[in-house]
Amino acid sequence: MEQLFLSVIGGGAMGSALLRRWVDSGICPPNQIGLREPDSVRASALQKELGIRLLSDLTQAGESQIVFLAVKPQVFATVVAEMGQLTASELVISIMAGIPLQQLQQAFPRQGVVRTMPNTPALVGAGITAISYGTGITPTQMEQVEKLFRAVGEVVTVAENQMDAVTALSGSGPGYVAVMVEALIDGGVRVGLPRPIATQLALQTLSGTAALLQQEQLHPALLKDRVTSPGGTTIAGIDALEQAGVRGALMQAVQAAYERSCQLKGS
Ligand SMILES: NC(=O)C1=CN([C@@H]2O[C@H](COP(=O)(O)OP(=O)(O)OC[C@H]3O[C@@H](n4cnc5c(N)ncnc54)[C@H](OP(=O)(O)O)[C@@H]3O)[C@@H](O)[C@H]2O)C=CC1
Ligand SMILES: O=C(O)[C@@H]1CCC=N1
Repeated sequence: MEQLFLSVIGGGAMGSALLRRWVDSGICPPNQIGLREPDSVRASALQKELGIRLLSDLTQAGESQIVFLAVKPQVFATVVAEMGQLTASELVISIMAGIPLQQLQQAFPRQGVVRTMPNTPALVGAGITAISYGTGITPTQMEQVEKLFRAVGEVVTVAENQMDAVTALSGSGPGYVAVMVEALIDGGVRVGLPRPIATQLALQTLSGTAALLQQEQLHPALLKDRVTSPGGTTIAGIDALEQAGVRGALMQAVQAAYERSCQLKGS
């Protein structure tokens, strides 16, 4: 068998999202991508949809140029044990929350290791991925890693000691935003809007506000000031948000996720 370019370990929510974008964007021919996914129904569906190859066991992963770890941190040790020595691989890329570069390097002493944190908007090419490189990664390998993640959105390089914070903000962030959107939709329904209209209004308000803040490089406080007419509706709404402690709740969400990411070390 011709050497695979990439072996993806774990075809769950994140692994399958990245695989879809890589195949759709033509970043690599699907027959050069292998997937190891124990759920045979999910694995076959992805094979059929994308034309990738299925790996029958984890030892086959070591024959590909790049091994991509998209399993839960809790099964990392089992996966390493099942994989054995990687015979031909040069690079291991992890998207696992909490698992440090040092632990990756210990598990894969002969490979270059890279710790990354993408997020779920990757599925529509609007993700953001933070990358921390282990020692000895060549410029060509860095280019390969960035190319993979640029295919699913923006890329930033961060020091590894910031990775748990990144995980808590942008990795988990889509979950917080989804909760906020759901609440806004329910709020619209509460004041009489049909749910489909409330959904359209909430989503476009969210993406429009994000686009405005980004394109105009506007400080969020200035945008808030622009929307609040004296004695008007917005300041009445913001007063309710402040009384409910929404700012503190969001900061605490990031803090709690950060602490959880730190706890996952050594999984
Ligand atoms: N979801 C997200 O938004 C993000 C997740 N991540 C990280 O991505 C990783 C995966 O998360 P997510 O996709 O949400 O999780 P999922 O549970 O959806 O996917 C993990 C997949 O790995 C499979 N798996 C379990 N054991 C093995 C094994 N021994 N060999 C191969 N595959 C195996 C699971 O199969 P089965 O279900 O049958 O056990 C499952 O399909 C995590 O480490 C997480 O921290 C990073 C950024 C964002
Ligand atoms: O919830 C989690 O643990 C993963 C990591 C970031 C997003 N999802």
